[in-house]
Amino acid sequence: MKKRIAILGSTGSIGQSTIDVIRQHPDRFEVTALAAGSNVDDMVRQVKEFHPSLVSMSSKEAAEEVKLRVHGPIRVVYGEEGLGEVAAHPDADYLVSALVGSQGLQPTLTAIREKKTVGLANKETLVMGGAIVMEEARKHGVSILPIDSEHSAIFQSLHGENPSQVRRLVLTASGGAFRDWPREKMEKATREEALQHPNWTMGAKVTVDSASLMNKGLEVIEARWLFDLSYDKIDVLIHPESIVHSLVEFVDGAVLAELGMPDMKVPIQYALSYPDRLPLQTERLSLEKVGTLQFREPDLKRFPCLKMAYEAGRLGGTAPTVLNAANEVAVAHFLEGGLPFLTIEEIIGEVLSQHTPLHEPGLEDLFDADRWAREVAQQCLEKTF
Ligand SMILES: NC(=O)C1=CN([C@@H]2O[C@H](COP(=O)(O)OP(=O)(O)OC[C@H]3O[C@@H](n4cnc5c(N)ncnc54)[C@H](OP(=O)(O)O)[C@@H]3O)[C@@H](O)[C@H]2O)C=CC1
Ligand SMILES: CC(=O)[C@@H](O)[C@H](O)COP(=O)(O)O
Ligand SMILES: [Mn+2]
Repeated sequence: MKKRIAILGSTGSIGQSTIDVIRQHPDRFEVTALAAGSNVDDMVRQVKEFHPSLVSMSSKEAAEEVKLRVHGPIRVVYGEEGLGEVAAHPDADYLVSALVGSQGLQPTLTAIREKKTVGLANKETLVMGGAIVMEEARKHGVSILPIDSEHSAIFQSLHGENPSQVRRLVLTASGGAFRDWPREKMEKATREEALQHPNWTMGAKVTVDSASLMNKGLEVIEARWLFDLSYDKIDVLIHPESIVHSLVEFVDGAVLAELGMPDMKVPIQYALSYPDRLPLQTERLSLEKVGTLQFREPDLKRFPCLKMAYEAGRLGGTAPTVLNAANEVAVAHFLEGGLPFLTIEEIIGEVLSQHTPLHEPGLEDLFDADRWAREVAQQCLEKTF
């Protein structure tokens, strides 16, 4: 039987790669619902190719435009409610969660409560609400399969292993666009420079997060929840080639890793086909061509965002939610232009310093903390400029 898939963020970088994987396996996968923001042209193309029965766009105007341009039995909805409908669609048994940012949390929880298997790209879901999301998944007997490349590598390395025999995880980081830049040069970094990721082509927000190493910080928190390990057992190594996608060290000293060319179709397909592996058209790894693989410790002085993420993770409660919200506000301003790159870390540090974390927060507490952090981040921006 075909797996019936709903995709949140189908027009984005992960969404389009998911569509590419599905296109390669029409006998295994079927698209039944799609959600995106404002990219009407790509959505119309996807609808004409895959004929989902439900589509959601971020605004009423975008939804009306899609409706005008497609034919056949399709319902077109919009907004937060629309995202919820796609996540809960009765014709889907699998949700690919690939929106960018905190807006991914609520619809991902909706899918879990409707007992859909979740392929998770939206790391902000676990950064904001890891404890609640994992508990809901356990309660409803739902699997959350990682799409993020590092977490997929760890998941693959853990296959058939006893999780209690893990000594530590090592997340690899490319180092981002400013890997070898001194702080004085980073101070003047432009938007275009931050968007030059050395190895991966991704959406703008995650690319800027890679440049500040906040992406790795968010991934450390994501790993803490996905693999139920303490922060003392999650390390980060800079690996400029992005060939070793992450590693697991076991108690006996054995280290297992997953390697490959940087192509998100590989972890996406594994999350869709798990526990099977399917053929995939992708560039093959040739270690003799790569030649040398380098590894080194991250420099937390040049990249304090990674340090702040560990600290917020260890504080727990609402602290990671606040870290995430402050980062989203600051990165959005950097991308709009006008905010110096290094001010991103200043804003996050300032917002965190004003926050007293609430322990064991409920979902509404998380949304309150998210709102509060955005307001304080905005005030910091207004004070600075
Ligand atoms: N890209 C990658 O290789 C990787 C990404 N990730 C994670 O996956 C997630 C997605 O990243 P990525 O694909 O790069 O991001 P993109 O920016 O490329 O895509 C984001 C998607 O979300 C949609 N969207 C944005 N705002 C709204 C809204 N208000 N309502 C509905 N849809 C909305 C966009 O729609 P539209 O374009 O139509 O406006 C788009 O489809 C992030 O959490 C990222 O950290 C993890 C590992 C790798
Ligand atoms: C492809 C992927 O998973 C991204 O999240 C990636 O991790 C970004 O690269 P770095 O954060 O290692 O620069
Ligand atoms: Mn990643």
